[in-house]
Amino acid sequence: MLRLSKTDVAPGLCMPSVLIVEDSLVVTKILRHIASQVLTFDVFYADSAEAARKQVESRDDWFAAIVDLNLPDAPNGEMVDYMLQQKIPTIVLTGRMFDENRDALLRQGIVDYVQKEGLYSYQYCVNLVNRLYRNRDIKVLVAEDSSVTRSFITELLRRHQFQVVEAADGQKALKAILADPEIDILLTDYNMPVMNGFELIHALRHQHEKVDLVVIGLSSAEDKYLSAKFIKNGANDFLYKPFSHEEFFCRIMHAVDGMERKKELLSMAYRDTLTGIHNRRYFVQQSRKMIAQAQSGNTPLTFAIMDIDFFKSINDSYGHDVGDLVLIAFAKILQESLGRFLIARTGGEEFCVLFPGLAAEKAARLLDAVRKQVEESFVETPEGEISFTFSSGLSQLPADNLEVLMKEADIQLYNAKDNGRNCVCF
Ligand SMILES: Nc1nc2c(ncn2[C@@H]2O[C@H](COP(=O)(O)OP(=O)(O)OP(=O)(O)O)[C@@H](O)[C@H]2O)c(=O)[nH]1
Repeated sequence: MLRLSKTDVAPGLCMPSVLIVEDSLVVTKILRHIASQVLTFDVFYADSAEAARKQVESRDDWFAAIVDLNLPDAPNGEMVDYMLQQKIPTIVLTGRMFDENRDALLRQGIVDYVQKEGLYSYQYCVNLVNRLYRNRDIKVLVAEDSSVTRSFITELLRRHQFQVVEAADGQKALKAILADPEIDILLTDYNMPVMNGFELIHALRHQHEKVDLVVIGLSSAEDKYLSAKFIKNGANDFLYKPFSHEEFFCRIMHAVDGMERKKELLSMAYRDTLTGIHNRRYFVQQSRKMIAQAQSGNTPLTFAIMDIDFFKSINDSYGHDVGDLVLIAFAKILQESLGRFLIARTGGEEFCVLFPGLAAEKAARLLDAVRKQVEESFVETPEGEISFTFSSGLSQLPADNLEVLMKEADIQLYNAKDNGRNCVCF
């Protein structure tokens, strides 16, 4: 489970609060320790129902509560009832869970229950709060023709804070997904009017890699082969109907964790570790697509290569670490001033920008403004403030491909270096 950092929160927004209500000192100590390691929420603690009520009334930014089912002054789950009345998503902690209790609590609308069985169960419980927080950014489409089943699934997903959209048949689901790239997960039934689950997955897999869209097929338990067919037809996973709350969320969480991990790996593969901006691999991949689009639409496109002047002497005079700080500062300026275009660090002190929709004159004006900004700024380093400049060469369409654009821009970069550096040539 990933740790949420303050940077995951939109600027200007504070993390909401989480309340942990537990009377056992030992359990509280364990929860406090885990929470301090994995949560960046403001976490409050209460050791009785009375203290918990006071805490709840004292603020209105509760995101979730972890509540012991049996407290000395609320022995029969009264605190859980209270939290749900306050509309606070509630995770129940309990020593032992009987089937009747479990069914009643899940019907009441708790997020989940966790039995106090050891360190792992406490970690699961605290991590679930993080999971809920991130679920708010995940959109799930439920494609199911039975309105009863659809509503049931939708309610379960909303309880776990997912954004949910619904479709009553495969064709509506297809339309919704193609129109909304934010949809991350599709839960689809097999038997649906107009377009069934397999036809829907086939149509989608032409457009979406599995990492982009996680598909979970819903199969009836009567047809044992349907689940395998779902997987063979492109689904990531399947679920037999009817399912329990626990089964449902285990599958969903498994899918979401896998999706996040893959996205993280992809992001690592496409980012430059030093500066955090995109790397050459990403730049080349995206550029090819953008160049093809510009060629087919007959629209302008400019390619620019930038190279820091006398960078070797910065390294030689101040050391490699200071050179790194200069690279980071340059990437930051590029990101801030040209972030709406495709930017990457493509080599040591070499950066590239692709300007789709811009002819070279316009792109050169933008780059020249960045050149002046860099010329006038200083990088704070342990060796003092350092100034630097860069040179840039541009090329534009028409050109056969990215390689030709790169070659032509490289020639212009040499001209810029020959002309005394700190200039933009095209
Ligand atoms: N600090 C640091 N230096 C790097 C990195 N990658 C490459 N370099 C250095 O960048 C320098 C590039 O130097 P040169 O290609 O000679 O170019 P220059 O000194 O910038 O000279 P001109 O381009 O002609 O203005 C070399 O010394 C590389 O070692 C890096 O990640 N960090």
